Amino acid sequence: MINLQAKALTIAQMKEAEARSNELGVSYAQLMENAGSACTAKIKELFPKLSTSSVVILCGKGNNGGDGLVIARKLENSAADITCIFCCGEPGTELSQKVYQQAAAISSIQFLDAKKEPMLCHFCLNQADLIIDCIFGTGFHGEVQGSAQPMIGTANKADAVRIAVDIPSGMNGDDGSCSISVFRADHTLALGALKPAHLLEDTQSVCGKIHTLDIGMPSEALEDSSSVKLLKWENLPALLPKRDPNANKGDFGKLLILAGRSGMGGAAMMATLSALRCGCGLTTLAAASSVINACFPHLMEAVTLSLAETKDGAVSSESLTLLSEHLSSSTAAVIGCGLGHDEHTEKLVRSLVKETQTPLVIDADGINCLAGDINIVQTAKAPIILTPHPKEFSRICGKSVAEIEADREQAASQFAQQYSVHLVLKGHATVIALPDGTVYQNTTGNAGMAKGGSGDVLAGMIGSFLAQGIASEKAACLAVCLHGACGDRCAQRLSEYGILARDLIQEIPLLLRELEQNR
Ligand SMILES: NC(=O)C1=CN([C@@H]2O[C@H](COP(=O)(O)OP(=O)(O)OC[C@H]3O[C@@H](n4cnc5c(N)ncnc54)[C@H](OP(=O)(O)O)[C@@H]3O)[C@@H](O)[C@H]2O)[C@H](O)CC1
Ligand SMILES: [K+]
Repeated sequence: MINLQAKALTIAQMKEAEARSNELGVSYAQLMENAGSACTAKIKELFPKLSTSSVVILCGKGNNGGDGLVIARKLENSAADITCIFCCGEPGTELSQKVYQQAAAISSIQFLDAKKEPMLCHFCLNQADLIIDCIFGTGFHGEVQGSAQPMIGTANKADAVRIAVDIPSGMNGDDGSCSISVFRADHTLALGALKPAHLLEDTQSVCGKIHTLDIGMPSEALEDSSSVKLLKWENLPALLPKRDPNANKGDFGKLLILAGRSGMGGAAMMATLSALRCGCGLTTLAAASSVINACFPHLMEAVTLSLAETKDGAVSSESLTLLSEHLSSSTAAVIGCGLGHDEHTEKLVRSLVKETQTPLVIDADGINCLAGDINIVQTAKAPIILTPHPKEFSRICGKSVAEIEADREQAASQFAQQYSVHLVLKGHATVIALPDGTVYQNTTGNAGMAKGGSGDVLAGMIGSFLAQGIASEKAACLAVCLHGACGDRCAQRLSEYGILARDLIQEIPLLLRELEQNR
Protein backbone atom coordinates (compact mmCIF):
# COMPACT_ATOMS: atom_id res chain seq x y z
CA MET A 1 0.00 0.00 0.00
CA ILE A 2 1.25 3.50 -0.75
CA ASN A 3 2.09 5.24 2.46
CA LEU A 4 -0.31 8.19 2.41
CA GLN A 5 -1.76 9.85 5.44
CA ALA A 6 -5.32 8.92 6.25
CA LYS A 7 -6.71 12.34 6.75
CA ALA A 8 -10.42 12.23 6.42
CA LEU A 9 -13.40 10.16 7.39
CA THR A 10 -16.28 9.94 4.98
CA ILE A 11 -19.74 10.74 6.28
CA ALA A 12 -20.57 7.03 6.50
CA GLN A 13 -17.34 6.37 8.44
CA MET A 14 -18.06 9.33 10.71
CA LYS A 15 -21.44 7.84 11.56
CA GLU A 16 -19.74 4.50 12.29
CA ALA A 17 -17.23 6.28 14.54
CA GLU A 18 -20.08 8.02 16.39
CA ALA A 19 -21.82 4.68 16.91
CA ARG A 20 -18.60 3.10 18.18
CA SER A 21 -18.03 6.02 20.54
CA ASN A 22 -21.49 5.42 21.89
CA GLU A 23 -20.71 1.73 22.43
CA LEU A 24 -17.47 2.70 24.16
CA GLY A 25 -19.37 4.88 26.61
CA VAL A 26 -19.31 8.36 25.02
CA SER A 27 -22.98 8.94 24.24
CA TYR A 28 -24.34 10.91 21.29
CA ALA A 29 -25.54 13.56 23.74
CA GLN A 30 -22.07 13.78 25.25
CA LEU A 31 -20.52 14.12 21.79
CA MET A 32 -22.84 17.02 21.00
CA GLU A 33 -22.02 18.65 24.33
CA ASN A 34 -18.30 18.17 23.66
CA ALA A 35 -18.70 19.51 20.12
CA GLY A 36 -20.41 22.63 21.50
CA SER A 37 -17.65 23.15 24.09
CA ALA A 38 -14.84 22.66 21.57
CA CYS A 39 -16.47 25.05 19.10
CA THR A 40 -17.04 27.67 21.79
CA ALA A 41 -13.40 27.55 22.89
CA LYS A 42 -12.22 27.86 19.29
CA ILE A 43 -14.65 30.71 18.56
CA LYS A 44 -13.33 32.64 21.59
CA GLU A 45 -9.80 32.12 20.33
CA LEU A 46 -10.60 33.18 16.77
CA PHE A 47 -12.79 36.12 17.78
CA PRO A 48 -11.30 37.84 20.85
CA LYS A 49 -13.64 40.88 20.84
CA LEU A 50 -16.66 38.68 21.54
CA SER A 51 -17.78 40.59 24.66
CA THR A 52 -18.78 43.65 22.62
CA SER A 53 -20.13 41.73 19.65
CA SER A 54 -23.46 40.64 18.23
CA VAL A 55 -23.49 36.93 17.44
CA VAL A 56 -26.00 35.26 15.13
CA ILE A 57 -26.20 31.46 15.03
CA LEU A 58 -27.99 30.02 12.01
CA CYS A 59 -29.58 26.71 13.07
CA GLY A 60 -30.98 23.86 11.00
CA LYS A 61 -33.34 21.28 12.42
CA GLY A 62 -30.81 18.42 12.62
CA ASN A 63 -27.89 17.81 14.95
CA ASN A 64 -25.72 20.45 13.29
CA GLY A 65 -28.40 22.87 14.50
CA GLY A 66 -28.14 21.14 17.89
CA ASP A 67 -24.44 22.00 17.99
CA GLY A 68 -25.43 25.64 17.35
CA LEU A 69 -27.81 25.59 20.30
CA VAL A 70 -25.12 24.19 22.61
CA ILE A 71 -22.76 26.92 21.38
CA ALA A 72 -25.43 29.57 22.11
CA ARG A 73 -25.77 28.26 25.68
CA LYS A 74 -22.02 28.12 26.21
CA LEU A 75 -21.46 31.60 24.80
CA GLU A 76 -23.92 33.09 27.30
CA ASN A 77 -22.33 36.07 29.09
CA SER A 78 -19.40 36.07 26.67
CA ALA A 79 -21.06 38.05 23.84
CA ALA A 80 -23.02 41.34 23.84
CA ASP A 81 -26.04 39.57 22.37
CA ILE A 82 -26.83 36.17 20.88
CA THR A 83 -29.56 35.39 18.35
CA CYS A 84 -30.40 31.91 17.10
CA ILE A 85 -32.24 31.84 13.77
CA PHE A 86 -34.13 28.66 12.95
CA CYS A 87 -33.71 28.40 9.18
CA CYS A 88 -35.71 25.19 8.59
CA GLY A 89 -38.25 25.31 11.43
CA GLU A 90 -37.76 24.19 15.02
CA PRO A 91 -35.31 21.44 16.02
CA GLY A 92 -36.40 18.02 14.74
CA THR A 93 -34.05 15.49 16.32
CA GLU A 94 -34.31 14.23 19.89
CA LEU A 95 -30.84 15.59 20.72
CA SER A 96 -31.40 19.01 19.19
CA GLN A 97 -34.79 19.33 20.90
CA LYS A 98 -33.17 18.62 24.25
CA VAL A 99 -30.43 21.22 23.80
CA TYR A 100 -33.05 23.69 22.52
CA GLN A 101 -34.91 23.36 25.83
CA GLN A 102 -31.69 24.09 27.71
CA ALA A 103 -30.85 27.12 25.55
CA ALA A 104 -34.45 28.42 25.68
CA ALA A 105 -34.17 28.59 29.47
CA ILE A 106 -31.57 31.34 29.09
CA SER A 107 -33.47 34.61 28.77
CA SER A 108 -30.68 36.58 27.11
CA ILE A 109 -30.71 34.38 23.98
CA GLN A 110 -33.11 35.57 21.29
CA PHE A 111 -34.78 32.95 19.04
CA LEU A 112 -36.16 33.86 15.62
CA ASP A 113 -37.78 31.86 12.83
CA ALA A 114 -36.52 32.64 9.32
CA LYS A 115 -39.84 31.79 7.72
CA LYS A 116 -42.07 33.69 10.15
CA GLU A 117 -39.87 36.76 10.80
CA PRO A 118 -37.65 37.10 7.71
CA MET A 119 -37.14 40.89 7.92
CA LEU A 120 -35.97 40.75 11.53
CA CYS A 121 -33.65 37.86 10.69
CA HIS A 122 -32.08 39.77 7.78
CA PHE A 123 -31.69 42.80 10.05
CA CYS A 124 -29.88 40.76 12.73
CA LEU A 125 -27.60 39.17 10.14
CA ASN A 126 -26.71 42.59 8.70
CA GLN A 127 -25.91 43.91 12.21
CA ALA A 128 -23.91 40.84 13.27
CA ASP A 129 -20.18 40.88 14.01
CA LEU A 130 -19.99 37.10 14.03
CA ILE A 131 -22.20 34.60 12.17
CA ILE A 132 -22.02 30.93 13.07
CA ASP A 133 -23.39 28.48 10.53
CA CYS A 134 -25.10 25.41 11.99
CA ILE A 135 -27.78 24.86 9.35
CA PHE A 136 -26.50 21.65 7.77
CA GLY A 137 -23.54 19.39 8.48
CA THR A 138 -23.01 15.82 7.42
CA GLY A 139 -26.74 15.30 6.87
CA PHE A 140 -26.95 17.73 3.95
CA HIS A 141 -28.08 16.54 0.54
CA GLY A 142 -29.34 18.15 -2.66
CA GLU A 143 -29.78 21.91 -2.94
CA VAL A 144 -30.38 24.48 -0.21
CA GLN A 145 -34.03 25.45 -0.43
CA GLY A 146 -36.69 27.40 1.47
CA SER A 147 -35.85 29.96 4.14
CA ALA A 148 -32.28 28.73 4.57
CA GLN A 149 -31.42 30.10 1.14
CA PRO A 150 -32.03 33.83 1.76
CA MET A 151 -30.42 33.52 5.22
CA ILE A 152 -27.24 32.15 3.66
CA GLY A 153 -27.40 34.86 0.99
CA THR A 154 -27.57 37.66 3.55
CA ALA A 155 -24.96 36.02 5.79
CA ASN A 156 -22.53 35.80 2.88
CA LYS A 157 -22.91 39.52 2.16
CA ALA A 158 -22.82 40.68 5.79
CA ASP A 159 -19.80 42.52 7.14
CA ALA A 160 -19.16 39.83 9.76
CA VAL A 161 -16.73 37.04 10.48
CA ARG A 162 -18.31 33.78 9.30
CA ILE A 163 -17.62 30.46 11.04
CA ALA A 164 -19.08 27.17 9.76
CA VAL A 165 -19.56 24.30 12.19
CA ASP A 166 -18.42 20.95 10.75
CA ILE A 167 -19.16 21.66 7.07
CA PRO A 168 -20.24 24.93 5.42
CA SER A 169 -23.99 24.55 4.86
CA GLY A 170 -24.73 23.63 1.27
CA MET A 171 -21.56 21.59 0.78
CA ASN A 172 -21.48 17.81 0.52
CA GLY A 173 -18.97 16.55 3.08
CA ASP A 174 -17.79 13.64 0.95
CA ASP A 175 -17.22 15.03 -2.51
CA GLY A 176 -17.21 18.79 -1.84
CA SER A 177 -19.94 19.50 -4.39
CA CYS A 178 -21.77 22.70 -3.48
CA SER A 179 -25.36 23.81 -3.75
CA ILE A 180 -25.87 27.05 -5.69
CA SER A 181 -26.44 28.61 -2.28
CA VAL A 182 -23.60 27.74 0.09
CA PHE A 183 -22.35 29.41 3.29
CA ARG A 184 -18.97 31.01 2.60
CA ALA A 185 -16.90 30.63 5.75
CA ASP A 186 -13.78 32.41 6.96
CA HIS A 187 -13.23 29.44 9.30
CA THR A 188 -14.63 25.91 9.35
CA LEU A 189 -14.57 23.85 12.55
CA ALA A 190 -14.38 20.17 11.52
CA LEU A 191 -15.85 18.05 14.31
CA GLY A 192 -13.93 14.93 15.37
CA ALA A 193 -12.12 14.47 12.06
CA LEU A 194 -11.75 16.10 8.67
CA LYS A 195 -14.22 15.03 6.02
CA PRO A 196 -12.93 14.41 2.45
CA ALA A 197 -14.48 17.66 1.20
CA HIS A 198 -12.36 19.73 3.60
CA LEU A 199 -9.23 18.66 1.76
CA LEU A 200 -10.21 19.26 -1.82
CA GLU A 201 -8.46 22.18 -3.41
CA ASP A 202 -11.57 23.70 -4.96
CA THR A 203 -13.47 23.80 -1.64
CA GLN A 204 -10.88 25.93 0.14
CA SER A 205 -12.55 29.20 -0.86
CA VAL A 206 -15.81 28.00 0.71
CA CYS A 207 -14.30 26.49 3.90
CA GLY A 208 -11.78 29.23 4.67
CA LYS A 209 -9.27 28.16 7.30
CA ILE A 210 -10.06 24.67 8.59
CA HIS A 211 -9.62 23.67 12.24
CA THR A 212 -10.12 20.06 13.35
CA LEU A 213 -11.64 19.88 16.83
CA ASP A 214 -11.37 17.04 19.29
CA ILE A 215 -14.91 16.23 20.44
CA GLY A 216 -13.90 13.45 22.80
CA MET A 217 -14.36 10.48 20.46
CA PRO A 218 -12.24 7.63 21.80
CA SER A 219 -9.25 7.08 19.52
CA GLU A 220 -10.28 3.41 19.00
CA ALA A 221 -13.56 4.67 17.55
CA LEU A 222 -11.78 6.89 15.05
CA GLU A 223 -8.97 4.47 14.24
CA ASP A 224 -11.25 1.54 13.55
CA SER A 225 -12.90 3.39 10.71
CA SER A 226 -11.12 2.54 7.48
CA SER A 227 -10.15 5.86 6.01
CA VAL A 228 -10.14 7.34 2.59
CA LYS A 229 -6.58 8.23 1.76
CA LEU A 230 -6.13 11.52 0.02
CA LEU A 231 -3.99 11.63 -3.03
CA LYS A 232 -2.25 14.96 -3.39
CA TRP A 233 0.30 16.51 -5.70
CA GLU A 234 2.84 16.37 -2.85
CA ASN A 235 2.59 12.56 -2.85
CA LEU A 236 3.64 12.17 -6.47
CA PRO A 237 7.44 12.61 -6.44
CA ALA A 238 7.72 9.45 -4.33
CA LEU A 239 5.64 7.51 -6.85
CA LEU A 240 7.69 8.42 -9.91
CA PRO A 241 10.65 6.03 -10.32
CA LYS A 242 14.05 7.31 -11.42
CA ARG A 243 15.02 6.34 -14.98
CA ASP A 244 18.16 4.25 -15.20
CA PRO A 245 20.75 6.32 -17.12
CA ASN A 246 22.09 3.15 -18.80
CA ALA A 247 18.70 1.97 -19.99
CA ASN A 248 17.48 1.61 -23.58
CA LYS A 249 13.96 1.88 -24.97
CA GLY A 250 13.35 -1.80 -24.31
CA ASP A 251 13.73 -1.17 -20.60
CA PHE A 252 10.78 1.23 -20.47
CA GLY A 253 8.09 -1.15 -21.62
CA LYS A 254 5.96 -1.86 -24.63
CA LEU A 255 2.41 -0.55 -24.54
CA LEU A 256 -0.31 -1.74 -26.91
CA ILE A 257 -3.33 0.53 -27.28
CA LEU A 258 -6.40 -1.04 -28.86
CA ALA A 259 -8.66 1.92 -29.59
CA GLY A 260 -10.61 3.80 -32.21
CA ARG A 261 -13.36 2.85 -34.60
CA SER A 262 -14.05 5.08 -37.57
CA GLY A 263 -15.17 8.52 -36.37
CA MET A 264 -13.41 8.04 -33.02
CA GLY A 265 -9.82 8.53 -34.13
CA GLY A 266 -9.37 11.42 -31.71
CA ALA A 267 -9.79 9.11 -28.70
CA ALA A 268 -7.19 6.69 -30.07
CA MET A 269 -4.80 9.52 -30.81
CA MET A 270 -5.11 11.15 -27.40
CA ALA A 271 -4.56 7.88 -25.54
CA THR A 272 -1.47 7.26 -27.68
CA LEU A 273 0.02 10.74 -27.34
CA SER A 274 -0.51 10.83 -23.59
CA ALA A 275 1.12 7.39 -23.26
CA LEU A 276 4.12 8.62 -25.26
CA ARG A 277 4.39 11.68 -23.00
CA CYS A 278 4.48 9.53 -19.84
CA GLY A 279 7.71 7.81 -20.72
CA CYS A 280 6.83 4.40 -22.16
CA GLY A 281 9.65 2.96 -24.32
CA LEU A 282 7.53 1.80 -27.24
CA THR A 283 3.86 2.60 -27.85
CA THR A 284 1.78 0.84 -30.51
CA LEU A 285 -1.65 2.00 -31.59
CA ALA A 286 -3.80 -0.80 -32.97
CA ALA A 287 -6.98 0.54 -34.57
CA ALA A 288 -9.37 0.17 -37.48
CA SER A 289 -7.50 0.79 -40.74
CA SER A 290 -9.34 4.03 -41.53
CA VAL A 291 -8.41 5.38 -38.08
CA ILE A 292 -4.76 4.48 -38.57
CA ASN A 293 -4.77 6.21 -41.96
CA ALA A 294 -6.20 9.38 -40.40
CA CYS A 295 -4.00 9.38 -37.27
CA PHE A 296 -0.74 8.18 -38.77
CA PRO A 297 0.71 11.61 -39.75
CA HIS A 298 0.21 12.90 -36.18
CA LEU A 299 1.76 9.92 -34.41
CA MET A 300 5.36 10.02 -35.52
CA GLU A 301 6.77 8.39 -32.38
CA ALA A 302 4.20 5.58 -32.19
CA VAL A 303 4.11 2.29 -34.05
CA THR A 304 0.80 1.71 -35.80
CA LEU A 305 -1.01 -1.54 -36.37
CA SER A 306 -3.73 -1.31 -38.97
CA LEU A 307 -6.59 -3.73 -38.26
CA ALA A 308 -9.23 -5.17 -40.56
CA GLU A 309 -12.35 -3.02 -40.40
CA THR A 310 -16.02 -4.04 -40.63
CA LYS A 311 -18.30 -2.23 -43.08
CA ASP A 312 -19.55 -0.17 -40.10
CA GLY A 313 -16.05 1.07 -39.29
CA ALA A 314 -15.40 -1.15 -36.23
CA VAL A 315 -12.34 -3.33 -35.67
CA SER A 316 -13.19 -6.74 -37.11
CA SER A 317 -12.93 -9.81 -34.89
CA GLU A 318 -10.72 -11.30 -37.63
CA SER A 319 -7.88 -9.34 -36.00
CA LEU A 320 -7.90 -11.54 -32.90
CA THR A 321 -4.84 -13.64 -33.75
CA LEU A 322 -2.76 -10.62 -34.77
CA LEU A 323 -3.76 -8.74 -31.63
CA SER A 324 -3.09 -11.72 -29.36
CA GLU A 325 0.45 -11.95 -30.74
CA HIS A 326 1.12 -8.26 -30.16
CA LEU A 327 -0.46 -8.38 -26.73
CA SER A 328 1.71 -11.27 -25.58
CA SER A 329 4.88 -9.33 -26.45
CA SER A 330 3.66 -6.12 -24.72
CA THR A 331 4.23 -5.22 -21.07
CA ALA A 332 0.80 -3.58 -20.76
CA ALA A 333 -2.23 -2.73 -22.90
CA VAL A 334 -5.00 -0.16 -22.96
CA ILE A 335 -8.27 -1.41 -24.41
CA GLY A 336 -11.29 0.70 -25.19
CA CYS A 337 -10.84 4.40 -25.98
CA GLY A 338 -13.29 5.13 -28.83
CA LEU A 339 -13.28 1.45 -29.78
CA GLY A 340 -17.05 1.24 -30.21
CA HIS A 341 -19.24 -1.59 -29.02
CA ASP A 342 -20.75 -4.11 -31.41
CA GLU A 343 -20.66 -7.90 -31.71
CA HIS A 344 -17.21 -7.80 -33.32
CA THR A 345 -15.55 -5.62 -30.68
CA GLU A 346 -17.32 -7.49 -27.90
CA LYS A 347 -16.04 -10.85 -29.16
CA LEU A 348 -12.56 -9.43 -29.62
CA VAL A 349 -12.30 -7.72 -26.25
CA ARG A 350 -13.74 -10.66 -24.33
CA SER A 351 -11.33 -13.11 -26.01
CA LEU A 352 -8.33 -10.91 -25.28
CA VAL A 353 -9.32 -10.35 -21.65
CA LYS A 354 -9.94 -14.05 -21.15
CA GLU A 355 -6.63 -15.23 -22.57
CA THR A 356 -3.94 -12.62 -21.93
CA GLN A 357 -1.52 -12.42 -19.06
CA THR A 358 -0.45 -8.87 -19.95
CA PRO A 359 -1.64 -6.19 -17.46
CA LEU A 360 -4.64 -4.34 -18.87
CA VAL A 361 -6.23 -0.92 -18.56
CA ILE A 362 -9.81 -1.28 -19.75
CA ASP A 363 -11.60 1.97 -20.49
CA ALA A 364 -14.88 3.23 -21.98
CA ASP A 365 -16.13 0.87 -24.74
CA GLY A 366 -13.71 -1.77 -23.49
CA ILE A 367 -15.80 -1.77 -20.30
CA ASN A 368 -19.07 -1.70 -22.25
CA CYS A 369 -17.89 -4.81 -24.12
CA LEU A 370 -17.56 -6.63 -20.78
CA ALA A 371 -20.82 -5.37 -19.26
CA GLY A 372 -22.88 -8.35 -20.53
CA ASP A 373 -21.01 -10.58 -18.06
CA ILE A 374 -18.50 -8.77 -15.89
CA ASN A 375 -17.51 -11.99 -14.07
CA ILE A 376 -14.92 -12.40 -16.82
CA VAL A 377 -12.61 -9.96 -14.98
CA GLN A 378 -12.64 -12.18 -11.92
CA THR A 379 -11.35 -15.20 -13.84
CA ALA A 380 -8.89 -13.22 -16.02
CA LYS A 381 -5.22 -14.16 -15.70
CA ALA A 382 -3.95 -10.59 -16.07
CA PRO A 383 -4.08 -7.78 -13.51
CA ILE A 384 -6.84 -5.41 -14.59
CA ILE A 385 -7.44 -1.70 -14.04
CA LEU A 386 -10.95 -0.59 -14.99
CA THR A 387 -11.47 3.14 -15.55
CA PRO A 388 -15.22 3.77 -15.80
CA HIS A 389 -17.13 6.99 -15.41
CA PRO A 390 -20.25 6.57 -13.22
CA LYS A 391 -22.53 5.58 -16.13
CA GLU A 392 -20.11 2.91 -17.35
CA PHE A 393 -19.64 1.78 -13.76
CA SER A 394 -23.41 1.53 -13.36
CA ARG A 395 -23.49 -0.97 -16.26
CA ILE A 396 -21.04 -3.32 -14.54
CA CYS A 397 -21.88 -2.96 -10.85
CA GLY A 398 -25.65 -3.24 -10.91
CA LYS A 399 -26.19 0.06 -9.07
CA SER A 400 -27.85 3.17 -10.46
CA VAL A 401 -25.73 6.27 -11.08
CA ALA A 402 -27.54 7.96 -8.17
CA GLU A 403 -26.66 5.06 -5.84
CA ILE A 404 -23.02 5.19 -6.95
CA GLU A 405 -22.82 8.94 -6.52
CA ALA A 406 -24.36 8.74 -3.05
CA ASP A 407 -21.21 6.95 -1.80
CA ARG A 408 -18.60 6.70 -4.53
CA GLU A 409 -15.87 5.35 -2.25
CA GLN A 410 -18.03 2.58 -0.89
CA ALA A 411 -19.34 1.55 -4.32
CA ALA A 412 -15.84 1.50 -5.81
CA SER A 413 -14.30 -0.33 -2.87
CA GLN A 414 -17.00 -2.99 -2.82
CA PHE A 415 -16.59 -3.68 -6.55
CA ALA A 416 -12.79 -3.74 -6.45
CA GLN A 417 -12.88 -6.29 -3.63
CA GLN A 418 -15.59 -8.43 -5.17
CA TYR A 419 -13.94 -8.67 -8.61
CA SER A 420 -10.27 -8.41 -7.51
CA VAL A 421 -9.54 -5.49 -9.83
CA HIS A 422 -8.18 -1.98 -9.48
CA LEU A 423 -11.00 0.43 -10.14
CA VAL A 424 -10.60 4.08 -11.13
CA LEU A 425 -14.04 5.66 -10.75
CA LYS A 426 -13.78 8.91 -12.67
CA GLY A 427 -15.62 12.13 -11.94
CA HIS A 428 -15.25 14.94 -9.43
CA ALA A 429 -12.65 13.69 -6.89
CA THR A 430 -11.78 10.50 -8.78
CA VAL A 431 -11.69 7.41 -6.57
CA ILE A 432 -9.09 4.66 -6.89
CA ALA A 433 -10.13 1.42 -5.20
CA LEU A 434 -7.85 -1.58 -4.67
CA PRO A 435 -8.73 -5.27 -4.43
CA ASP A 436 -7.88 -5.17 -0.70
CA GLY A 437 -10.51 -2.48 -0.09
CA THR A 438 -8.10 0.46 0.22
CA VAL A 439 -9.54 3.64 -1.29
CA TYR A 440 -7.73 6.74 -2.49
CA GLN A 441 -9.51 9.96 -3.34
CA ASN A 442 -7.81 12.32 -5.73
CA THR A 443 -7.64 16.00 -4.80
CA THR A 444 -6.49 17.49 -8.12
CA GLY A 445 -8.55 18.41 -11.18
CA ASN A 446 -11.46 20.67 -11.98
CA ALA A 447 -14.74 20.89 -13.86
CA GLY A 448 -12.92 22.08 -17.01
CA MET A 449 -11.80 18.48 -17.48
CA ALA A 450 -15.36 17.20 -17.77
CA LYS A 451 -15.07 17.03 -21.56
CA GLY A 452 -14.72 14.35 -24.22
CA GLY A 453 -11.13 13.16 -24.55
CA SER A 454 -10.07 13.66 -20.91
CA GLY A 455 -10.67 9.99 -20.10
CA ASP A 456 -8.69 8.84 -23.14
CA VAL A 457 -5.74 10.91 -21.94
CA LEU A 458 -5.99 9.31 -18.50
CA ALA A 459 -6.19 5.77 -19.89
CA GLY A 460 -3.05 6.37 -21.97
CA MET A 461 -1.22 7.75 -18.94
CA ILE A 462 -2.09 4.79 -16.71
CA GLY A 463 -1.16 2.36 -19.48
CA SER A 464 2.17 4.07 -20.02
CA PHE A 465 3.17 3.85 -16.35
CA LEU A 466 1.94 0.27 -16.15
CA ALA A 467 3.95 -0.71 -19.24
CA GLN A 468 7.07 0.70 -17.56
CA GLY A 469 6.67 -1.85 -14.79
CA ILE A 470 5.09 0.43 -12.18
CA ALA A 471 2.63 -1.58 -10.06
CA SER A 472 -1.09 -1.11 -10.74
CA GLU A 473 -1.76 0.84 -7.55
CA LYS A 474 1.06 3.32 -8.09
CA ALA A 475 0.47 3.60 -11.84
CA ALA A 476 -3.20 4.45 -11.26
CA CYS A 477 -2.53 6.93 -8.42
CA LEU A 478 0.32 8.63 -10.27
CA ALA A 479 -1.66 8.98 -13.50
CA VAL A 480 -4.91 10.14 -11.87
CA CYS A 481 -3.29 12.80 -9.71
CA LEU A 482 -0.93 14.00 -12.46
CA HIS A 483 -3.83 14.14 -14.93
CA GLY A 484 -5.82 16.33 -12.50
CA ALA A 485 -2.79 18.54 -11.87
CA CYS A 486 -2.42 19.00 -15.65
CA GLY A 487 -6.05 20.10 -15.72
CA ASP A 488 -5.46 22.58 -12.89
CA ARG A 489 -2.47 24.11 -14.66
CA CYS A 490 -4.42 24.34 -17.91
CA ALA A 491 -7.36 25.99 -16.13
CA GLN A 492 -5.03 28.70 -14.79
CA ARG A 493 -3.88 29.53 -18.33
CA LEU A 494 -6.92 28.75 -20.43
CA SER A 495 -9.93 28.83 -18.05
CA GLU A 496 -12.08 25.83 -17.16
CA TYR A 497 -14.24 26.64 -20.18
CA GLY A 498 -11.37 26.73 -22.62
CA ILE A 499 -9.37 23.61 -21.72
CA LEU A 500 -9.21 20.88 -24.35
CA ALA A 501 -8.14 17.32 -23.66
CA ARG A 502 -5.13 17.83 -25.94
CA ASP A 503 -3.97 20.70 -23.67
CA LEU A 504 -3.64 18.17 -20.83
CA ILE A 505 -1.16 16.19 -22.91
CA GLN A 506 1.00 19.30 -23.49
CA GLU A 507 1.13 19.85 -19.76
CA ILE A 508 2.27 16.30 -18.86
CA PRO A 509 6.02 16.78 -19.56
CA LEU A 510 6.12 20.13 -17.77
CA LEU A 511 4.67 18.65 -14.60
CA LEU A 512 6.79 15.49 -14.86
CA ARG A 513 9.78 17.82 -14.92
CA GLU A 514 8.60 19.41 -11.65
CA LEU A 515 8.16 15.97 -10.11
CA GLU A 516 11.68 14.94 -11.17
CA GLN A 517 13.06 18.10 -9.55
CA ASN A 518 11.13 17.52 -6.30
CA ARG A 519 12.06 13.88 -5.95
N1 LIG B 1 -19.67 13.61 14.16
C1 LIG B 1 -20.08 13.57 15.41
O1 LIG B 1 -19.66 12.77 16.16
C2 LIG B 1 -21.08 14.50 15.86
C3 LIG B 1 -21.75 15.28 14.99
N2 LIG B 1 -22.74 16.08 15.36
C4 LIG B 1 -23.28 17.04 14.45
O2 LIG B 1 -24.32 16.43 13.78
C5 LIG B 1 -24.24 16.74 12.41
C6 LIG B 1 -25.00 15.75 11.63
O3 LIG B 1 -26.32 15.79 12.09
P1 LIG B 1 -27.56 15.27 11.25
O4 LIG B 1 -28.76 15.48 12.07
O5 LIG B 1 -27.28 13.88 10.81
O6 LIG B 1 -27.53 16.16 9.95
P2 LIG B 1 -27.58 17.74 9.72
O7 LIG B 1 -27.75 18.47 10.97
O8 LIG B 1 -26.43 18.06 8.86
O9 LIG B 1 -28.88 17.95 8.79
C7 LIG B 1 -29.97 17.06 8.75
C8 LIG B 1 -31.24 17.82 8.58
O10 LIG B 1 -31.15 18.69 7.48
C9 LIG B 1 -32.16 18.34 6.54
N3 LIG B 1 -31.68 18.57 5.18
C10 LIG B 1 -30.66 18.00 4.55
N4 LIG B 1 -30.49 18.53 3.34
C11 LIG B 1 -31.46 19.48 3.18
C12 LIG B 1 -31.81 20.37 2.15
N5 LIG B 1 -31.14 20.40 1.00
N6 LIG B 1 -32.84 21.20 2.33
C13 LIG B 1 -33.56 21.18 3.46
N7 LIG B 1 -33.28 20.34 4.52
C14 LIG B 1 -32.24 19.50 4.36
C15 LIG B 1 -32.48 16.90 6.81
O11 LIG B 1 -33.73 16.62 6.30
P3 LIG B 1 -34.10 15.15 5.75
O12 LIG B 1 -35.34 15.34 4.99
O13 LIG B 1 -32.97 14.68 4.93
O14 LIG B 1 -34.26 14.33 6.95
C16 LIG B 1 -32.37 16.85 8.32
O15 LIG B 1 -33.51 17.36 8.92
C17 LIG B 1 -22.79 16.82 12.15
O16 LIG B 1 -22.48 17.54 10.98
C18 LIG B 1 -22.31 17.54 13.39
O17 LIG B 1 -22.48 18.93 13.25
C19 LIG B 1 -23.28 16.03 16.72
O18 LIG B 1 -22.90 17.14 17.43
C20 LIG B 1 -22.78 14.80 17.49
C21 LIG B 1 -21.36 14.54 17.32
K1 LIG C 1 -22.69 23.95 9.06
